Amino acid sequence: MQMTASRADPKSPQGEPAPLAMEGIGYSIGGRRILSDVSLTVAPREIVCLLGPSGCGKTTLLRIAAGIERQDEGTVRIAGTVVADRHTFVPAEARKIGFVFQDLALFPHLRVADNVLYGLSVKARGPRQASEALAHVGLEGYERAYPHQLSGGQQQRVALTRALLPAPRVVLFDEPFSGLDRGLRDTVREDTVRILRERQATAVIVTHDPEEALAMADRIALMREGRIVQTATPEEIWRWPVDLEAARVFSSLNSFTGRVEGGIVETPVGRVPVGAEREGERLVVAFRPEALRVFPVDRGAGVEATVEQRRFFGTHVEIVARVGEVVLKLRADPYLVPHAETVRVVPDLRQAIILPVGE
Ligand SMILES: Nc1ncnc2c1ncn2[C@@H]1O[C@H](COP(=O)(O)OP(=O)(O)OP(=O)(O)O)[C@@H](O)[C@H]1O
Repeated sequence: MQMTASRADPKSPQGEPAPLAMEGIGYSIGGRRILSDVSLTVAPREIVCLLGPSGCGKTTLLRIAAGIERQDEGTVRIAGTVVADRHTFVPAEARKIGFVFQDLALFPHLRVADNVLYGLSVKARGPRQASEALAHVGLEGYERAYPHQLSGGQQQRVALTRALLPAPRVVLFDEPFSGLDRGLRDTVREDTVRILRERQATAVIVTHDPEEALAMADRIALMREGRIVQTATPEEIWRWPVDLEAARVFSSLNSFTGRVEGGIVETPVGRVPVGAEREGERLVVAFRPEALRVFPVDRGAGVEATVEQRRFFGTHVEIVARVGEVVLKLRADPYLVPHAETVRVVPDLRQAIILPVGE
């Protein structure tokens, strides 16, 4: 089952146009193809994460949406209006888009209130606007402070407040949390999502961190070598990755190949039913580490595995175990898993990832 482009229609059920719709985007630099046929539609109030490894073209796509770069092929629409195609190019400042960059781009010599008001024309500024906007994000009283007097998380909220104040159609984030300590990152992420929801904002967030994408996104657009290979909700993309490489973005895998006989693929961890309609096909059957359950060896079912390594991570243990020649990567609850040289492994068949060979 392929769960791509689940919300391809650029109009929401209420008939609102998509805040951002990109169609068939192609882009090259110096004869090198950076983006090929990229299409992405972001629905009103949706948070979409662009996820992919370094160099896959995420930032370039964001810059094209923003109007900082111009694509060679395809169309960009904002709120239903074409802002970039072969004939039209609306510059960044006229696109009604907000930005939050990795370095936040706060002006160090401006006070917090002036940073927040920076994007607004003088005419649009009200006397208490900065204070009210800052109060919304828990920064009342910080109007006269300078950015360096704030913590990383507070600076983040200032940057977000500035981006949201002109009521942009869509806010674009480029790796906004990568400069933060790990401990702070989770809180700042949660704050950001809460604020975006409260303001009913639409956002596109670039990240190379799969956990971040799973935690924040309504939908994830997974990128690879200048293309979007899958667009789906976090649950869908985790459960039904488009191929093995997409599955491996989110965790390591135990993958086995076999032919369907009698509706079943035999694997080293047991028989996996895949349905009669695939009879005779060669398939890959894969399990994420936690989809292979670990039990004491005296439990009847499952295959017996020899434990080779056991690493404790507080919330879970990671176990490397062997069934004959096959090495398994397991992940389990540290308080339920026996401290033993042999264990029993039982696959959770509901979590099997089943793909054609070669995908
Ligand atoms: N101005 C430029 N000149 C030449 N090559 C460029 C330019 N901008 C981007 N590239 C190349 O385009 C590719 C995509 O870059 P881009 O920054 O969009 O990727 P990314 O997925 O955002 O990666 P990262 O997370 O490292 O920023 C990279 O190979 C990069 O080297």
